[in-house]
Amino acid sequence: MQKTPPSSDYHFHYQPDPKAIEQDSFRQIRALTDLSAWDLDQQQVVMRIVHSLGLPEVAEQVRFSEHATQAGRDALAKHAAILCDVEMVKQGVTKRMIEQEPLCFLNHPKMAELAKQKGETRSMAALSLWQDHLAGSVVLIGNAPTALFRLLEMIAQGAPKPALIIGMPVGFVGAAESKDALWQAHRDLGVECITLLGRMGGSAVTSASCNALLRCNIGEYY
Ligand SMILES: C/C1=C2N=C(/C=C3N=C(/C(C)=C4\N[C@@](C)([C@@H]5N=C1[C@](C)(CCC(=O)O)[C@H]5CC(=O)O)[C@@](C)(CC(=O)O)[C@@H]4CCC(=O)O)[C@@](C)(CC(=O)O)[C@@H]\3CCC(=O)O)C(C)(C)[C@@H]/2CCC(=O)O
Repeated sequence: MQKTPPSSDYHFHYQPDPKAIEQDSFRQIRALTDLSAWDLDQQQVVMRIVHSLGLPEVAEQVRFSEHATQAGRDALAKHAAILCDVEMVKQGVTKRMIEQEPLCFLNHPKMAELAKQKGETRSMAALSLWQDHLAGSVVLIGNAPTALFRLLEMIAQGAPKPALIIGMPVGFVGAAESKDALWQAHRDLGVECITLLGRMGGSAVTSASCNALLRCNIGEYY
């Protein structure tokens, strides 16, 4: 029979102060990450990505189009629509720094049926409701490669351009390919983007990248 340990064994020394935790995190990230290739705002985004993944080496995989951070900051300052592929990304955007709820149509009542009829993922079907919101928006795609591919197809077919696409889907099927396509499209289609090449990505890094730009806008730099 397993013996219950005395409660005195369960007394740990850890940092309970949220500000101190964050400051120590960013001190360690600066010490462990080569940020020399990036300007001040880009560094904030890269550090938030490293922070969310706990992986300094990931910095090498980050790509910014030439005016990405400024375009994102300007759009966010004007309270542009924030369009998200999945609810997890939407939930990750820091609400105290935005004035209107980000948009995600994945759970729209018609979406499951529409996706079934078309034989496609709900994530990509949801983009049928993005058209009216796209112009000047900030797009966050952190999970679904099919949503990123569909977005690029829509823009190539003449849909309005977002101010910035933060495209960081994660996984093994289509994730790396969709981000390569985004990186190519920033030149071909003239879109501003931030991406993380390869398989890594996810909802948390994507919303964290947006949060980094929101923080730059209110002067919160690490
Ligand atoms: C292929 C998909 C992958 N999903 C991954 C990882 C995670 N997904 C989570 C959850 C809860 C959701 N994923 C969906 C978006 C769902 N995932 C897919 C799809 C099948 C297709 C997307 C695509 O290829 O473009 C997609 C379903 C769809 O029809 O679009 C989700 C909608 C599924 C659902 O609940 O119906 C749902 C999104 C919920 C939301 O709105 O937030 C995970 C939390 C999985 C889990 O529960 O363990 C996780 C989160 C990762 C993250 O950081 O975002 C992968 C790995 C990206 C995978 C890609 C392909 C692969 O390599 O297997």
